Amino acid sequence: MYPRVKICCISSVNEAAIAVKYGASALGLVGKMPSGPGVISDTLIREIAAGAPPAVATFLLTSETGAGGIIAHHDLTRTNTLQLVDYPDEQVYRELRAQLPAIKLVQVVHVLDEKDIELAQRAATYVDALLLDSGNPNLEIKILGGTGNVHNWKISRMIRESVKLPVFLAGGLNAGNVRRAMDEVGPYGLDLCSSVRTGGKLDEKKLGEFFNEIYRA
Ligand SMILES: O=C(O)c1ccccc1NCC(=O)[C@H](O)[C@H](O)COP(=O)(O)O
Repeated sequence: MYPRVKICCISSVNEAAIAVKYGASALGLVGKMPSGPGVISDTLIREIAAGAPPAVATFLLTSETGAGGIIAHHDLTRTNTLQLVDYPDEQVYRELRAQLPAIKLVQVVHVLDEKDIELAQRAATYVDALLLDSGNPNLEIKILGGTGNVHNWKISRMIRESVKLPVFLAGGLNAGNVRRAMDEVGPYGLDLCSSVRTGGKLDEKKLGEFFNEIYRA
């Protein structure tokens, strides 16, 4: 089965249409973050999410960690999926399920070392999918995604094998490494931002090359 592809850091209605045209089944819409290149306003996130065609998932990336903050952020943007890029307490997942029962929850795990396997397994009991990325939430100014860096795929593979829910792989994916990523990790989905952009804008040539790599025989 081919992996689903989520194109992240979408910055306009036009970029959303281009990503869908090339085969994206999910759009990543980055809300306020402590750092990173892909942040857009909540008003624009709401506009892009409202205009996405049926069967295309819209992910709000939120750095909020409290239930109230996450729900308020979702209320402003109205996506069908929440991507939690920082680590909330376990009680927060329960509150999100109770308050937003129709919204899919995706927990990002920043793969730094083998301790993250246990962290991923714990989060997996509460959410609909995991997304394994290359940020670092332990820094004074947190890095929560959009790094363009690959992490240790051996650990990602171990996480993928140890949980039952869909796992997206992110972090430095590009046309040159995506086939190896698919072989080595076996993810349900792929998520990318930096490698399909030129000067910050979505680049159709790079997007085409990336999708061609996935679908080539
Ligand atoms: O791009 C950002 O500004 C950003 C900031 C904080 C969290 C996530 C962010 N980007 C979105 C993503 O989740 C990326 O698709 C993911 O990190 C992979 O990015 P890349 O390594 O550049 O392909």
